[in-house]
Amino acid sequence: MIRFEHVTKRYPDGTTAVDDLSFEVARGELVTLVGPSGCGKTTTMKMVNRLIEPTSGRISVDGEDISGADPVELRRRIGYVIQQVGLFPHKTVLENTATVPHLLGWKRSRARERAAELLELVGLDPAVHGSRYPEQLSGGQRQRVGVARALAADPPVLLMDEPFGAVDPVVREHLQNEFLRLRARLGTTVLLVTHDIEEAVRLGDRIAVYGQGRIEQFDAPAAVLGTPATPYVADFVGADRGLKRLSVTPIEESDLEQPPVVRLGDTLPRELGARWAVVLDEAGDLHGWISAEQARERGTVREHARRMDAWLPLGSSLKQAFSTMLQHDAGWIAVIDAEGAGQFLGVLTPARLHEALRRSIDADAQAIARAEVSLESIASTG
Ligand SMILES: Nc1ncnc2c1ncn2[C@@H]1O[C@H](COP(=O)(O)OP(=O)(O)OP(=O)(O)O)[C@@H](O)[C@H]1O
Repeated sequence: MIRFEHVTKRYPDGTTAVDDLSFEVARGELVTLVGPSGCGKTTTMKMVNRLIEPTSGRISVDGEDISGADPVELRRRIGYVIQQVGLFPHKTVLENTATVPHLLGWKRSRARERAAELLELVGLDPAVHGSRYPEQLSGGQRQRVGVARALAADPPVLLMDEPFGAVDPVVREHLQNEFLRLRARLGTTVLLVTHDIEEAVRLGDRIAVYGQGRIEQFDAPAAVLGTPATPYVADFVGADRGLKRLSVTPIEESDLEQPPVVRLGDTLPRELGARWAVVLDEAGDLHGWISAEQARERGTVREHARRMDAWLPLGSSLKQAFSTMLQHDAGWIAVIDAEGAGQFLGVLTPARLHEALRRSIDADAQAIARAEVSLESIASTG
């Protein structure tokens, strides 16, 4: 979808910002560009919408060499989100969001309808926030509007330069999660610049790790963490890359334990056969839990059950699981169906979390061994 072929950018003062760069972002893929300040990430990104022209090489979007495209027309097809969101201060949130549809000549009512829909998708209520001006929003809300505005005309390609940079870490993680959900729905091809390896790993299908003007490794997050291609990459991803792996390993159903289960309407069972049991409501949805001591009391489960604070949908990362356990001082967390219904699936314990982490590391080691074998066979037949 986005293709760089031997692209070099040299600025008039002689700085080579990008040096003979070749890579490709597949349709629907999210690629993160990560690296230290000044390594050429922003230059790379701005060449895609022709805010910067390459010195040599070729860039194509959806098969079309963009050097022949009209830059203004090109930018309408490519969404662009930057850290200092760049909202128009004198326009309302709704008008800001409808900017590109307007430019594309959509009817006013359709553009506003679409803008309202997008605001809702990024978690803002158009009835409440739509008529406000940017200065009346928090930093996190402004960034949401930036994302909504970039997506309003349904661009096939989205460029994002440190889009979640200006907010605190908690809001940031929240925005990242929302963005991942949104993107899964829209299927947009995304190129995202960040200097934060954690963000690169969390969001990217693949990551391009930059050295000075060059890509040192272009790979899936688990591969970058598991087998850094060069000492530079190893240094950049850091000594705690085992910990970072927690954020790229999802909870799977086979990781879960099945504890005893009681229903809200049941009378107390007296013996649980375990230290605690999970409590489900009549529909099978998670309600809470009950301890072995409580189960020996008289009465119904409903009277003694405690609400559950620590739960996550299947597919959440091991890091989220770990941090939820810490946050709620919980020895285990319940895992529910990710697809809306919210059915209880089982619980994740610290021991199972550790096993899941091992599984992830072993799977990578095997994949790498397989890749080496197939490379050898190519070499020997070639
Ligand atoms: N207009 C310019 N003229 C000369 N040099 C420039 C210009 N713009 C950028 N550079 C240089 O090109 C190199 C790459 O800059 P670029 O902005 O692409 O880096 P970056 O990786 O995005 O950095 P950051 O994370 O700090 O934004 C840097 O050395 C920078 O100083």
